[in-house]
Amino acid sequence: MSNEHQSVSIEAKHVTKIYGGRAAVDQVTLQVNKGEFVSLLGPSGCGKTTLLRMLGGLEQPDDGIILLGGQDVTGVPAYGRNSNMIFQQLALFPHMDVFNNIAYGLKVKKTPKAEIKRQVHEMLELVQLGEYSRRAVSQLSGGQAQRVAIARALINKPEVLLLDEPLSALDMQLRLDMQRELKRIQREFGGTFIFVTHDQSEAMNMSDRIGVMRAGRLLQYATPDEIYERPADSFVAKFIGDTNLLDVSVVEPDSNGIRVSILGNSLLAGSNEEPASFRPGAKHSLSIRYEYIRLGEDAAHCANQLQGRVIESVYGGASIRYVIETLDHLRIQASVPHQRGGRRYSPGESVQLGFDPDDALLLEDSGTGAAS
Ligand SMILES: Nc1ncnc2c1ncn2[C@@H]1O[C@H](COP(=O)(O)OP(=O)(O)OP(=O)(O)O)[C@@H](O)[C@H]1O
Repeated sequence: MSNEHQSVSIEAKHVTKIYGGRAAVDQVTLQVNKGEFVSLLGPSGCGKTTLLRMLGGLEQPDDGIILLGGQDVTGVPAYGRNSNMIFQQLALFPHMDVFNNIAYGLKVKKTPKAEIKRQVHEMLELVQLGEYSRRAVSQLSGGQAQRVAIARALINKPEVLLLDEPLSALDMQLRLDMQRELKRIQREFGGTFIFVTHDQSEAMNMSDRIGVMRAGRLLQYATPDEIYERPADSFVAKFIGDTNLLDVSVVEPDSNGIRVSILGNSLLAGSNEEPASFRPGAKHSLSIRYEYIRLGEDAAHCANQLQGRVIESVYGGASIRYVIETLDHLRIQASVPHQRGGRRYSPGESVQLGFDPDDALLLEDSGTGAAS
């Protein structure tokens, strides 16, 4: 095994899957390191599950290769791979108790009885179900059943655990608890987890890295901070967090950023790329997160300033969200931290808004509709 592969747990290289003449997964390349928690995130139908199933050997790619622990496993079916999958429907064995559900994988491998007992108890401790060993699985709560499924999958010490929306059937509070629990289990177990979700906050809460997918393509694969602060394009910016997207034209690169125009207003933008790479006249999206917009006196020092009128004000406890319409009828949303007794703007009030070039990213416009 080369050094390069020592810390890589699983890797897809240019993996493609075609269904009915259409690429469900389109040339996806990604590497997941040992011990990493990675989420695949994207709208319904974008190819997350198909990619996960190929990583697990439940589907085979039409093109590209998959490496597990540095070995080429392309074409090897699921049962021949050291990975395991958990689905939304847990498929626990209903006629077996908790102990036997967890022990199943070791029994199949003809592990000696005493060793099975030792390992099952280790797993029961890991998922904090020590007391439930002899409980029928039909008498477990949703969260407990999840833990049994996790223990059952981990007992074979898979190189990678693949999870396909395992929490989506749980109600909100239990789902949040299980997010924390799953992270704790992953940390203690020290394994590599790949988790499919269409819930951006779930992906942000849990992941070391997130792969954002759309229409079969992997648009960005990076840490939650990078994805939030440096989204690869307008789709990623809109899909993760709240942002204003303005259709602007490039005027010219400037020593402080890129000069752009919208409805006769001249603004200064920042970007992920070299300012010189933007051609005058090119159309782009300008992404400004709601919380980067400053209002009133706070706007006075910003490089970009616009005059507007408050259309809507929504009280959110720690912050207030405003919808503001500029004199040119641009609609801009701002989320402003709020303290008791602090300044509030009412609908109809005039307000100055501002933002700095570093907080306004010029992005490729990939279209931001709900299409997969
Ligand atoms: N077995 C199959 N046969 C034909 N088409 C399929 C098959 N599996 C998936 N597809 C198609 O491939 C595309 C990607 O589906 P996939 O289930 O991977 O998306 P997803 O992102 O996991 O969506 P969701 O969040 O809704 O589960 C969809 O257009 C889907 O209809």
